[in-house]
Amino acid sequence: MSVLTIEHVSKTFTTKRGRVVQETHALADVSLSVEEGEFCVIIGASGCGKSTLLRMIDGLTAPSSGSITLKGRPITGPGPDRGVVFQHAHLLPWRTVRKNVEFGLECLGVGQRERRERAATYIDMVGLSGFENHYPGQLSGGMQQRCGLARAFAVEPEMLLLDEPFGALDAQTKLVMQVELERIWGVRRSTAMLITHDIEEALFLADRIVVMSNRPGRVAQIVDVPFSRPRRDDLRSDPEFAKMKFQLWDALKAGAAGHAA
Ligand SMILES: Nc1ncnc2c1ncn2[C@@H]1O[C@H](COP(=O)(O)OP(=O)(O)OP(=O)(O)O)[C@@H](O)[C@H]1O
Repeated sequence: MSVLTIEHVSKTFTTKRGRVVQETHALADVSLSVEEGEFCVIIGASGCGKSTLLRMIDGLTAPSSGSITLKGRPITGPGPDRGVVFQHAHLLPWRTVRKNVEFGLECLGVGQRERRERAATYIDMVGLSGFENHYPGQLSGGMQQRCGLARAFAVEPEMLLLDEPFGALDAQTKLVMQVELERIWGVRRSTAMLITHDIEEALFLADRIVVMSNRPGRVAQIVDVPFSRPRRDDLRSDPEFAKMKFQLWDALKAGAAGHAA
């Protein structure tokens, strides 16, 4: 069953500087559906409209044309049915890890006892047990992203939206966090959409990869990822993984040249 349905979505931004009006066609005629429990990853060159697409699914900006529905409901704004993790964790610096994870639950009016229990479950799941009373400023970048993941997972949303969640981390921490995300996601298999520039990250995490063309972003190619789960680090040295990496690179280059592969 489709959780997310995107139909013929286009987005044009209009900016005015004095009398000069500039139009940027960010996305053109994007149609895509994401199935229940699927991990869908969007890759594409910088500026092809990946973040714009995710922001529309989050309800922060509206399509210029076309429609986006979540379980049949049109998206009209942000809501607790979507949990979002950004490149920077955006934790509240004056709240502890536990209080940050509880934040979304507080907004939903969940009672204190259940908040505590759920926060403890997800803090444990992301490997932050023992750091409940630390403040964000006392955490490493990777730990902050773990906390951001716990906060998003804790509201148990219908869909997880991940906007380059490891883009600001060093290369080594990024690899660790990809394995961790695959493990954490595997516990509940929430429907997820992640955007990234990183082909290897896409292959490691996705059930399906959507390759976008250059701006205006269109769906250039959709690739099914056959690797079984749970996935381990040594998948990266699998010859099939290497082969698919090159195929995706070719698809990205074709997209960059303006041809749908
Ligand atoms: N609020 C806005 N106003 C005007 N133009 C915008 C706005 N947001 C995005 N754009 C333009 O839309 C295009 C797509 O931007 P978007 O951030 O979605 O790309 P992206 O694929 O996520 O890029 P990156 O990978 O570099 O983050 C860009 O040309 C950008 O300048």
